[in-house]
Amino acid sequence: MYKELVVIKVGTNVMTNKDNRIVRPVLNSLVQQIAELYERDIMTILVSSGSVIAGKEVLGKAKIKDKTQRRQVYSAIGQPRMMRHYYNIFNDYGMKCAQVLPTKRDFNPGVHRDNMINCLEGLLSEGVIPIANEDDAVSVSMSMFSDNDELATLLAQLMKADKLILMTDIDGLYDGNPEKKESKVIDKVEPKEDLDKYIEEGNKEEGEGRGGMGSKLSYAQKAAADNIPSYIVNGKRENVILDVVEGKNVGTKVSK
Ligand SMILES: Nc1ncnc2c1ncn2[C@@H]1O[C@H](COP(=O)(O)OP(=O)(O)O)[C@@H](O)[C@H]1O
Ligand SMILES: N[C@@H](CCC(=O)OP(=O)(O)O)C(=O)O
Repeated sequence: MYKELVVIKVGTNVMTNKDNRIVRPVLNSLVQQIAELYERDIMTILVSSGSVIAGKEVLGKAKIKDKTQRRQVYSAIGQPRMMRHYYNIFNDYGMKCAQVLPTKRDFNPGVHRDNMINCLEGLLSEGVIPIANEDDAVSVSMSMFSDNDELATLLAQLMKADKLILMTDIDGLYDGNPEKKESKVIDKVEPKEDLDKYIEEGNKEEGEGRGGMGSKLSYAQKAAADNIPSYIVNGKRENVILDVVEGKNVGTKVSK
């Protein structure tokens, strides 16, 4: 058995370049760190966005007019493409991974929730890394998570994880517009602190992810209130996961 469980979420922005192409070395570095944790008996549940952007890589500009249907189609095409990357990279490290695609409804008390716990526990006990993403192909309106930061938080709570690491494309939560020189990363946040004033409005294109720093912070605070220390970190920074696990001062730590 393992001695610690971490939930790591990787956002679309982390794994893509400015042309919205998936950058395989980024996924490689992520898996390499998960493999290093595995050697230390620390298991990971990986929550990975990126299916929509991976679908766009394949299909290009779709003819479908309806935005929801377009997202379903992009994701249905992109999810296996993304999993092929992960499957191959985990295999290079002599590891196994598996796909879990929940919808928000699956977290309601009942048989789906129990089944999900059962499956995740089974995978972890076999040393297999579960890779979760929202089931975008069927998950529309009522059954949707607000974004994968919510999915990662719900999984961390469901599986009583020891840590939640939300990886994005910026060094953490800044105390002002991150573009401005005078803004600094806030290194420690309490679960109840109101920091909305620091959040800048985003302008994301289709497929570039749904979250935003506001949602990331509020979900990290929810997990922290539930005694799961949470970290908002730059996923493009070398060894960032190992640094968090080793207690180094990186990104924004959200905890009691
Ligand atoms: N105060 C802030 N500190 C840091 N980033 C912020 C802040 N306000 C807005 N942002 C924006 O939030 C973005 C990260 O959120 P998001 O794009 O949703 O990431 P992801 O796709 O990884 O989930 C940053 O790139 C930054 O532009
Ligand atoms: N489920 C979607 C991503 C949704 C999402 O939350 O994206 P992000 O804000 O980049 O983490 C996908 O796989 O493309």
